[in-house]
Amino acid sequence: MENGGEKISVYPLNSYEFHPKTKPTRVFMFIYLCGIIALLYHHLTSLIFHSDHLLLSILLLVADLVLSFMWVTSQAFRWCPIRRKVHPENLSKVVSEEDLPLLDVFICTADPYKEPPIEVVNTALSVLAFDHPSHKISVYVSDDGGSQLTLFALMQGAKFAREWLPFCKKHKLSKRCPKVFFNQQHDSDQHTVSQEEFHKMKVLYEEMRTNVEHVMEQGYVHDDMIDNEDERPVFSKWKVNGFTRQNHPTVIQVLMESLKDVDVSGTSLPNFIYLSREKSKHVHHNFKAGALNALIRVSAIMSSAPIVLSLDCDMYCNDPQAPRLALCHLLDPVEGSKIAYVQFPQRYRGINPTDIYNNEVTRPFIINPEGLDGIGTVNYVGTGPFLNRKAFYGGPTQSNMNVFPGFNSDNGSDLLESRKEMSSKLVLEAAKRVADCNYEQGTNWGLTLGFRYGSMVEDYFTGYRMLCEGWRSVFLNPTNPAFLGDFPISLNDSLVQVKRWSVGLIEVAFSKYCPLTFGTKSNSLLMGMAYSHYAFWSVWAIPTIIYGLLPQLCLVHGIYLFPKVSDGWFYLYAYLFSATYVQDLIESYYIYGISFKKWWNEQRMWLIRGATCYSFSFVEFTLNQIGISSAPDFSLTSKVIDNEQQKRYDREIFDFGVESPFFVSLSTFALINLVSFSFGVMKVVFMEGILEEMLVQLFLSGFVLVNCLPIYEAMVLRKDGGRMPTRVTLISLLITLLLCYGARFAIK
Ligand SMILES: O=c1ccn([C@@H]2O[C@H](COP(=O)(O)OP(=O)(O)O[C@H]3O[C@H](CO)[C@@H](O)[C@H](O)[C@H]3O)[C@@H](O)[C@H]2O)c(=O)[nH]1
Ligand SMILES: [Mn+2]
Repeated sequence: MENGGEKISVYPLNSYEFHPKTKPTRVFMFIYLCGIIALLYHHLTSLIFHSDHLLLSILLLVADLVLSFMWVTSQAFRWCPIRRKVHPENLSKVVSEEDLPLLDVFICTADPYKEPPIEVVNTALSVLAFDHPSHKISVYVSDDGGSQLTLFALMQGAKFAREWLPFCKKHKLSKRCPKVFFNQQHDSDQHTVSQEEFHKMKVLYEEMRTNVEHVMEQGYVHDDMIDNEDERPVFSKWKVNGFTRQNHPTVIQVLMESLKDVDVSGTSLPNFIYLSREKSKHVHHNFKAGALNALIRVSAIMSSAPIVLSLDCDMYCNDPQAPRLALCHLLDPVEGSKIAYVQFPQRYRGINPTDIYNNEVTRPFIINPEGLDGIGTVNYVGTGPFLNRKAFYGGPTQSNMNVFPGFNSDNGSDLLESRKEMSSKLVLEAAKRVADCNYEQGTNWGLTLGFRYGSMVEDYFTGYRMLCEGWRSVFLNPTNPAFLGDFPISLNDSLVQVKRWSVGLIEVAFSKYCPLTFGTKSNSLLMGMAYSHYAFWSVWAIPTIIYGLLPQLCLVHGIYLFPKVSDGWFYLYAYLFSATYVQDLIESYYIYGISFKKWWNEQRMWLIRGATCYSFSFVEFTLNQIGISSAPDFSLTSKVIDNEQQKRYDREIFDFGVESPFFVSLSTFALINLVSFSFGVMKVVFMEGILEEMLVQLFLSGFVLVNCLPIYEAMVLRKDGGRMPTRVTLISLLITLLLCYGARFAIK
């Protein structure tokens, strides 16, 4: 790789390199663009001069226009990708241990039954044990589920932390999420810990886990389970009539306080705070963005760290050095003050070898960010960014930032004084006030302050708006993942998740902040292109539906839409199709080491999403806009593992199993292509000379058919719980017959 960014400093904290193949990529870009222009010219001439089937030609033109738009906007990712390196070994030469900044960590959870509290505790413990001065860390857990079960689990976690944190530090453990540490089979960590110590700690962990699970089974915290008298009054809040997850006052509980609490070795513990913001049925709570804004304000009062890490409850820290890696950018003497966030990618533990559902979302999560990094505009992916707190309050050049905007305290100076003592009455009252559900009314929270409201993908939207204000962002993807998370292990859950993201992205696309215009104007053309590519993500549905159904239905009825093999234009189609696939494969394989099978599964998932969640998100968004359906809801991804599903997932078997509308759509696609391919093959066998004319259509049906093999198998051959439900198969069969028959009238 070329060296592009070695800093002229004796102790550089970071450096970067350009990708090796940027120049050939740009040449290819130019050639491919010529191909697209030629194709559009071909479309127009055939439309004007010899279109027998006007409607069909228009639809194909629309599909190609969308594909061209997506291709053009995606070139922003390929323009000048870079790869970063950090040099944490130099950090101590730039800043002393005592001068390392304070760090606030936000962990969000929203439902104890979908997000098991013991997992939240594990995540919290993994960050409490960061390799960062303990007294400089404050971990806040936001509980939108308003659940005593989660609070109880965290209290148990706080007790365990007194033993666990010194244990991690004494043995310099590399895995500090207890669950992972105790589960790992062969790891260097285990050699540094004596058997006796290992078992002693494991017993303590199991005790905590059993307590938490016991309370989960009961569904509430029984008095017997509370062993500390100070904790009893907190749980009485849940006994008040009318306390539900949608309707309750703010609950703040300081679980560990640095000034007062020490671990078993006598070292100060980090701060550890539970927060469940006030909820009322009459005030919209803005999902995760609302929870994070409450956390920003509460933490501003309690600890006010200049650096904030935001994590989903299932994303544990896999490398205790993570804050130091991020600080290599945030403390950079030249660039540091311009950076809004350093984003680590979302990576996952336990993905099956060929990632059948493309949960790693390789392109948007791993490949594209390197391209965005080259233009200084890495997107924020919700979990795993270290943020500069100032970025929540305005652009990088704005001075005199007030971290308590709209917060008028009569005794502001007293508050500042007593802030050092988190559990003081004054601090707690002030913190409660800013977590009130009416607090934001009449303020700019959600508009220009904090996490921005109005999109289901608050992460993408907020990061984008920060970049438009002039901030920069950085992508760090160390070989040893800094954070690892959970992911949906059934196809339906995975599609539901992507549908939520797609709805959120369209919300941005059709707002006044559309990246095409607003992004280009506020940042740069390349940024506008890249962010539009995401905002309009779900338009993939249009070419998928048109190319996945139209040529097939036409083939059945003997209408041939594409140039014959003997026609020169045929080669243009062949080139455009194969070149883009081959380029994608080469990039994935050579630059990112993605195996062929994994790549194949990824491209299959793009087709599946096109036929399901992208189309559905479009419909959902439109219905909502015209007032037919209610505003989209944040359908939380379940993190509870079903053993049968897990077994199928590990064996790389597709999981259908539920009667989901997604599967009706998907099966219909599969069946139409099967019918069309069979018709095509029969025609080739019985009608001479026809192959030349219908080769493109036959190829398209065959291509979809090969992609759909697991679907046919799930419909006919499988008997397990993950098979395609019979009702889904029957409904799709019916729709297929209707479409095949009805198409006859529509397309002739
Ligand atoms: O009302 C809500 C809804 C969700 N959450 C939390 O948001 C996080 C993400 O929810 P999840 O169901 O896991 O969604 P994912 O699709 O896996 O999350 C991805 O996409 C989200 C945007 O849709 C981002 O917020 C996340 O950071 C990103 O990991 C979880 O920690 C939830 O507890 C809340 O705090 N309050
Ligand atoms: Mn998640």
